[in-house]
Amino acid sequence: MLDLDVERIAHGGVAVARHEGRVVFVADAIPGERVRARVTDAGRDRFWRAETLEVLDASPDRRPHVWPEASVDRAPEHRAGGAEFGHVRMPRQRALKGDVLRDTLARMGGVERDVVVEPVDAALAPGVDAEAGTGWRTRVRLHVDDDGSVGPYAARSHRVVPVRSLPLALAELEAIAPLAGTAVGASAVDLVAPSDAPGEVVVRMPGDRRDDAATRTIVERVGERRFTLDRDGFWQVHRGAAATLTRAVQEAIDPARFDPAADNQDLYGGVGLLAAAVGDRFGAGTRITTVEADARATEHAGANLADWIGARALTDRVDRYLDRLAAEADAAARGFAGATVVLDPPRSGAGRAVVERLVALGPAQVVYVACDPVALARDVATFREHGWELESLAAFDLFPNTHHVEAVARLAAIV
Ligand SMILES: C[S@@+](CC[C@H](N)C(=O)[O-])C[C@H]1O[C@@H](n2cnc3c(N)ncnc32)[C@H](O)[C@@H]1O
Repeated sequence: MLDLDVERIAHGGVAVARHEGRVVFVADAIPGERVRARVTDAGRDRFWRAETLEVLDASPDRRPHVWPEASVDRAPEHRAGGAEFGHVRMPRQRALKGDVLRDTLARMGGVERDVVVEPVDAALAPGVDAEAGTGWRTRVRLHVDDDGSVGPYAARSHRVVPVRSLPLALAELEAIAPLAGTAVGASAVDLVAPSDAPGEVVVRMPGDRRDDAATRTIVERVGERRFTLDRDGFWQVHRGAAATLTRAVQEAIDPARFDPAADNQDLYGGVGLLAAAVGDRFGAGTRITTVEADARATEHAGANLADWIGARALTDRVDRYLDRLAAEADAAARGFAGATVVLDPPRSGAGRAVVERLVALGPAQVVYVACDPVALARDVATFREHGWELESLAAFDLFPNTHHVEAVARLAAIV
């Protein structure tokens, strides 16, 4: 047991304290607090890990946890996972996320920049309680243990904990979640609430193949636009996220650099959400190619963008696609040199190979949508090695009460 003075926040939702000169990453604590903590991992030289057992000197930003089953009042092993900032008032949560983004970009990306993390505009997320940061999840995965008990994993563990509530979920999903039930033999239970249909409980069995569900499609609405996708396919989780990112990408693009006739790209395009954002801002004459590794998602992207002559959807891995473009001698002549590229990779980021292929093709600007500050900072560092600079940065609280944050950055070559 250690009494720790908590100094600052680290990536991943844990805070940093020191004990006899050694860094201790401590969960469920707020910078400025003094907490009594139990060390859970002392196996490394450079740092230890610990969990808060008792708050000795509380931050003014501490509040009762929005999810009682994740509260510090419970023994750490019984705390539900997935709401690691739920004990922090909302403005401070956003400030902590801004600190992580700023520090990570400075340390790994070599860029000094303050960023304000904005809440989702309430008008874009009807029904969400912005004050508490609850009622926003349109997708929830529950896990099933060997006895068939259904629930979230405990924090920092793969052990199912029984809960009676799911406050981060839409109220309609919380109401249908089989929290008191059992699902013997199932591998997981998913809750899905599309924007225009009632929420559903989907019980997954071991060996289920995605294809089995391929015919199950849903519709998501963003403003006037409707996107069809597989019920099991990727879609932004917060009720207001797709509309927030649509607006953020539209605002991040520098219109002075935008050429509607260029070979514009929506890389890691999913079902075409951000390609549509570009087209809706710059008009039906805009050319854009959306590239996505998942063939079913591409099929939907093609259909979702079908009324738009300049849009096309390709199934490919982004690295292979860029290789192919580079091999075509006339790539520049085809307009890539003036292109605007929207890049929305998975959590691991685009990576060095993709960034280097991209800068070699010489687009006019890249709008990078990032759900992980470390991956963003690493990729920004690669862009900078090649003479590019971070021009603008916005950030959004698309995952309230968790440590996750979404950033939208614009990069361009220094001229
Ligand atoms: C963060 S999602 C973004 C999807 C879309 N832009 C949206 O907002 O709905 C990332 C997407 O990249 C796809 N993906 C992952 N790795 C990929 C790769 N190497 N090449 C192409 N697409 C990939 C995933 O299937 C997923 O649809």
